[in-house]
Amino acid sequence: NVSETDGRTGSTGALGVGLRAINIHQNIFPLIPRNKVHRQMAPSFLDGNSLFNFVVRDGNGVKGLVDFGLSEVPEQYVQPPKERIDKLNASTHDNPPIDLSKLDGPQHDQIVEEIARAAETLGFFQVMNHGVPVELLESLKDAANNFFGQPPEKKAVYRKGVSPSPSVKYGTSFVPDKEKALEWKDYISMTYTTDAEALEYWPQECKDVALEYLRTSIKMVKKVVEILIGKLGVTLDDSRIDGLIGLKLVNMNFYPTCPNPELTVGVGRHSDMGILTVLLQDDIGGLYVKMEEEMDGKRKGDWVEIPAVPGALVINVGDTLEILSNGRYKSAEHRVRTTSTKSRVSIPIFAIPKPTERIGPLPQLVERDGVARYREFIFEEYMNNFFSNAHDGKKTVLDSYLAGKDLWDVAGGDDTAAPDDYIHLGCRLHHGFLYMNSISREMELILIHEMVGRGIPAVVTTTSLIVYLLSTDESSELKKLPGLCRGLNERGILSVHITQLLFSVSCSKFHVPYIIRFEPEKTIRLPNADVDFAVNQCAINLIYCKPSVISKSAAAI
Ligand SMILES: O=C(O)CCC(=O)C(=O)O
Ligand SMILES: [Fe+2]
Repeated sequence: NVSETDGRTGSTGALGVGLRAINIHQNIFPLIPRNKVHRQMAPSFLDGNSLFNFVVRDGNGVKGLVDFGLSEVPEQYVQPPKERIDKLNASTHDNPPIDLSKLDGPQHDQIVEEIARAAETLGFFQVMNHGVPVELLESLKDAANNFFGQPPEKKAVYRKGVSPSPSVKYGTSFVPDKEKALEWKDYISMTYTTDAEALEYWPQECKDVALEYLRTSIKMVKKVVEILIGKLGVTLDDSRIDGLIGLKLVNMNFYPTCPNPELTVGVGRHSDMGILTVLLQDDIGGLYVKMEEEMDGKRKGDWVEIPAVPGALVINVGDTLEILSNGRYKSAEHRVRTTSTKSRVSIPIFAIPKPTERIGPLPQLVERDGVARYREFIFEEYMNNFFSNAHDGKKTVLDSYLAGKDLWDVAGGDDTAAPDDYIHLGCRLHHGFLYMNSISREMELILIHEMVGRGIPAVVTTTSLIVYLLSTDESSELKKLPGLCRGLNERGILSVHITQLLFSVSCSKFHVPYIIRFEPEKTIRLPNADVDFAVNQCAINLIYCKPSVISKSAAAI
């Protein structure tokens, strides 16, 4: 009996159909047409595929499902226990909104301090007097409700692939094809290119207000970004800031009422990918944030709810800002619950970098902190990763950009860890990196020669590792790392264990541009004009490096 095994209540549906008659293992669930319009189009959901087609492919969304008078959530929406939200056990983050109008008065410094403090701790805060007129906030919520209140066929014209413009996309859940459990949410996403494009293609119901929201809030976003970057002791010129917030998306999220809120999520655990997110939520509440550190008597890892405050906007730090700040500002994990009583809307604006922006910890901070906590990348790569993974917390994307993580994955010898278009034979430039596999002996010699010639520290990995360093400065830095240095000779060759290498990559300020993995059981010699050292039983299998340091070799391929 499902009501006893997975916590469903056993309550009856809108027209009195009890769930005891349902066998969810055959993917059958009760649908009761609620109104005549929908009754005519009532599909027969006999298996998971037709549910998926109805909700996702045909664009009916969760709203379409709910309009049939669902008395229990379909199996596809039931989250595993660890993802369900225990609202009774979460407290509210009741810090009052920060008054941005005070930035123009004598309390300027104090407000700057409050903003930076919030970004460093929870990564979320609310603001008032933000420059977005309060009446506009009301109109936005109305517009969102109007848009989602339309019949499915009106919304479905904006589905991916059929939408009149790639800048507008209506959908449901996040990446339904890849999710183990679907999110209880429909959305429309509008990417800003120009006013003219927006006025032509964005949905009639929301384009004017969405554009005005964007116009007014982006000024505030820029101000907050400048404050946060300023607090890091770094000045970025205007064009760099504009590049960092150069792409803007306005989303409207609709979370229909849910018969089993305790089993579902509106949005699963994730962090936002950009610089800052501005979020307007209605009065329902349900946005939860995971604490990155202990604060106000709450423990690290606890979830706190960001309460609905009339007239306020929520601001949160995104992954890119965490990376730029070398980890000082927190891009916190957050998620949204559903409710059985009322639908909810939220309207986020995502300020994200232009796809061509090079992102990495700001050099001044790396210098100061003595460590680059994240590796560099071109933003487009990050964005593609973000949109191709189901929400699975922060580790889904951000953590894979921790310094050394890429090296670990690739050096770990697992080809599946390489980017999608990594190829097996030959090499290929991909977002600033050169990926190679099964290179020729000639190539390997060129590479090593190149490293030697340029005095670049190289990492040669074997089952027992050899780190080969040419610059004395760098090897002396490495020597300071506790437990790392064993058998370093005067030429800077040292042998380390793989866990220590990881340590060195993520904890030292080195940027290690090369990883060469050796396959055990084969033989190779590493040539160098002065130093010849042999690694027994090895052959080069994989090389991972930046093209900027290897242009000559690349040309030689
Ligand atoms: O609806 C909300 O409160 C948050 C939505 C969200 O986190 C997102 O769209 O990224
Ligand atoms: Fe989010």
